[in-house]
Amino acid sequence: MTRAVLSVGSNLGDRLAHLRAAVTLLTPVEVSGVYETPPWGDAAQPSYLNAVLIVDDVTVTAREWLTRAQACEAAEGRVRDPERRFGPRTLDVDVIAVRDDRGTPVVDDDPELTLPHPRAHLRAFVLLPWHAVEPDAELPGHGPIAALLDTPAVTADLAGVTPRPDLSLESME
Ligand SMILES: Nc1ncnc2c1ncn2[C@@H]1O[C@H](COP(=O)(O)OP(=O)(O)OP(=O)(O)O)[C@@H](O)[C@H]1O
Ligand SMILES: Nc1nc2c(c(=O)[nH]1)N=C(CO)CN2
Repeated sequence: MTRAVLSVGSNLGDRLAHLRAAVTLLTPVEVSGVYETPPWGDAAQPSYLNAVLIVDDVTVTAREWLTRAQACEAAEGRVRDPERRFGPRTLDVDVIAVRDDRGTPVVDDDPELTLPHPRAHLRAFVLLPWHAVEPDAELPGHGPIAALLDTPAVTADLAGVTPRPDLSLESME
């Protein structure tokens, strides 16, 4: 496997520090800007900071990207609340899409790692940052992300997704 699109989000504690920790641990080849986003799926929680990371490593399988994503969440003290599926968290790292070394999308309905991510096509907080770094990208099975940004479920949320140019995940060393 080579290239994966990862979504990072945080709405507890020092949100920017949690996202920066993910960048340090995952060493992405591309990093989007940071966006302030309203909570999706469970409204009674603080707003999130979200971004998208592109990671690229020929030695890493899709499953290993998930393991690395979950290691980042654990390192930042994420605690899962079984009562709140989409509840608040210090750090969320989701594997959105993976392509193998020939550019073929990985498609899998395994509940442990479903690819592409089953809710990515509905999430403005994923699609807008992704579009900023890869405007021609496609979400396997759903088509160009530019077109997904025009679908009713996503456009309804776009107005609330605000760029935060005052916050950056790049050039931290
Ligand atoms: N593409 C994926 N990326 C991340 N986790 C996934 C993926 N597909 C399946 N999972 C599984 O989903 C489980 C729950 O993950 P998590 O608690 O991070 O979900 P969530 O972030 O609350 O919600 P969502 O999956 O809608 O973003 C994980 O244990 C993981 O094995
Ligand atoms: N705005 C926003 N909302 C969410 C997020 C997130 O990263 N950003 N993550 C969730 C669980 O995956 C649930 N809801």
